[in-house]
Amino acid sequence: MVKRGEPELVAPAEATPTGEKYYLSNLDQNIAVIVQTVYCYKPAPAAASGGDAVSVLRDALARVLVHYYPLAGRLTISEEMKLAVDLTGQGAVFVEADAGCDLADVSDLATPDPAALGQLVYSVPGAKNILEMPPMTAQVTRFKCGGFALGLAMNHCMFDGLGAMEFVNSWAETARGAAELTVPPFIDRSVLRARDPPVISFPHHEFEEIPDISDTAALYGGQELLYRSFCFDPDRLERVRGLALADGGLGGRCTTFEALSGLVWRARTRALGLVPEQRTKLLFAVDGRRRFEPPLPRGYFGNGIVLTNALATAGDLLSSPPSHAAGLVQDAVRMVTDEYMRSAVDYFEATRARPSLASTLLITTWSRLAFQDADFGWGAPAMSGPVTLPEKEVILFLAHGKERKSINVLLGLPASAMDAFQDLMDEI
Ligand SMILES: COc1cc(/C=C/C(=O)SCCNC(=O)CCNC(=O)[C@H](O)C(C)(C)COP(=O)(O)OP(=O)(O)OC[C@H]2O[C@@H](n3cnc4c(N)ncnc43)[C@H](O)[C@@H]2OP(=O)(O)O)ccc1O
Repeated sequence: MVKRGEPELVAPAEATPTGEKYYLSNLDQNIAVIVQTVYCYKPAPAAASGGDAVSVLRDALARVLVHYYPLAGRLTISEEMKLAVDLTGQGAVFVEADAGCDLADVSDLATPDPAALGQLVYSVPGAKNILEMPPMTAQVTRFKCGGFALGLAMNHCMFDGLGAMEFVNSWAETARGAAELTVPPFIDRSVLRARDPPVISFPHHEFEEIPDISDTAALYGGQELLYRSFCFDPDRLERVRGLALADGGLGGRCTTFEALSGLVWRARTRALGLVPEQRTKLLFAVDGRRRFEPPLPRGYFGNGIVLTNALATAGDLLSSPPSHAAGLVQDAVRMVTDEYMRSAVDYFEATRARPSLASTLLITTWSRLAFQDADFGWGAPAMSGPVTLPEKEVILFLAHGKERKSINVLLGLPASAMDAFQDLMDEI
């Protein structure tokens, strides 16, 4: 239904540093995957600038790239054999497109339909690896009703969720006519260089390959993978927290994240029918910006997140009360200190290992990312979110509702396991 124009390159509107290599830290190396997101805008009178969405967004992109100039370069491999950016100044890839339908026909982003939403995001045809893909592409699609969608494909090695939102919202305020950015990017990532020599002071189980003794591979291989999202409104979230606190094991203290993560870790373990001896790993990203000593500078452009982990056998998780799983999550959050994060940076330096998703659940929290601030002059997006889940082991926590006080838990499971997971959620 979507007809794309020819892709064009949008270069920074003014001269920016070129001809050098831009350093990416070890925290950027770990997660070099393309993240696709879509922002949908209802028909509205033209923005204050009077232009159409395509030209307003294209012009503003050129201006914001003056600040975010590494996004106009291309990924390369440095002499240290790490990902870096070649500051070519070529520009971000920008595509305009027209959809043969109304915005109302776009499926609810709470449970994304990757095939349909994928048409709203541009991927470089034939690119075989991330070195052949630009750090970012943007597609602006006009709908027949007058609304439009912005589809972004951005490499996670350039920024994490918070950094990505700061970029998108800087772009949006530039489109609205702001002369200066509220949060200018802090470009220099060398504050996160590894120590010399590297010091590994934690076991870093995030890299451990756990054998699949429950043979979930057969389950995944034999059944259709279903995606569903489960909405937890504030009352339901309070019930989840109540369950985690019920036996007093957590001393009356537990955040919503800890309780909800514990709940879904247990429920997924049960739904997949893991054998009691199966070791299972929970991974999740923690924002390290304020945990580093000193804290990362305001507007830090790159990945300031670190993966932390909790380990348990399926039997241990399921035979213990909910407070146990929530407590393991709590311990994993508390483990993330400056020393833990420096140790993770050094671990990559020494081993070049990437986290393993074997027998793992990876929870990634987008619920506090400021998608709603992406106002390019046509108001807040009516809908926004991911195009797909990157891996079958990933569960996303997304903000939901007008006041963003509810959390949508989005996941994929084999059909029979999804039914079992649904039954467990219905009990809450
Ligand atoms: C590349 O292009 C992209 C990329 C992306 C996305 C990429 C990613 O996914 S990167 C990962 C993104 N996620 C994070 O960075 C996680 C950030 N969150 C944390 O680090 C959390 O601390 C936590 C580790 C998840 C744990 O959370 P929690 O246990 O809730 O503890 P606290 O957050 O410290 O909260 C405790 C308590 O404080 C209150 N509170 C704190 N902050 C807020 C806030 N901002 N608003 C409201 N309230 C807050 C709150 O009361 C908390 O207690 P509750 O129990 O009431 O929750 C995407 C797109 C691209 O293009």
